[in-house]
Amino acid sequence: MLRFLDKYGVNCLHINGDFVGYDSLVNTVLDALAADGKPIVCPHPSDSAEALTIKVRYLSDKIQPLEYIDGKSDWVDLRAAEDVELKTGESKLIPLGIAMQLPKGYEAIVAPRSSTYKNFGIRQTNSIGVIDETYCGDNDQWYFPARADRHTVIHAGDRICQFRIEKHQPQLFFESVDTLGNADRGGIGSTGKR
Ligand SMILES: O=c1ccn([C@H]2C[C@H](O)[C@@H](COP(=O)(O)OP(=O)(O)OP(=O)(O)O)O2)c(=O)[nH]1
Repeated sequence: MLRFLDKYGVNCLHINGDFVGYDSLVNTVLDALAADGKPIVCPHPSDSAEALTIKVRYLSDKIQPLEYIDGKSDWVDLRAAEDVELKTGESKLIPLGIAMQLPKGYEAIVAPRSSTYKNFGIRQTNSIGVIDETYCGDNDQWYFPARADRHTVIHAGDRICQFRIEKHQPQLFFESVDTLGNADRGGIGSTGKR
């Protein structure tokens, strides 16, 4: 059987950085046959000019290093850095045990994992976490602001949320006007239910 692998041995559908269409797949299969069945080494995202390095300072030895799992999701899971017990209705900034220097021109967004509420009964009290590029000092630890809907225990190392980085928006100016010059679209819900 022919196997297409990246340099880390992961099955992949990208050859030479491009999506493998039908014709190129045939060529690749022919190449692989010529190579006597040896796996073809494909570029990994970290080889690409698009790949970015983020400096991470770990503030806890109770969490595993951050891991980018390509092919599943490009959000990176984050872990509680200490054991936390919350009674129903209690809230706490849960330390995530990391400080980072984000790449220039980027900010990070933190959101709960989809399974966080099922696993721990906690909600993110700020709904969405925004980590500024300037939040980059050695002790600028990331936190997950949580409120418990039930008694819960979170252990150090538990994956409770996830983050991704996004480019800053362009600089904005605000211009006061008497009219926007557009027809009203209608109030919220004006398109109906179905
Ligand atoms: O879920 C979050 C949200 C923010 N932060 C950190 C990074 C962020 O850069 C900093 C400040 O966040 P933000 O500007 O949203 O909060 P603020 O209430 O306006 O505080 P500040 O006066 O520090 O800007 O707190 C977290 O660790 N977790």
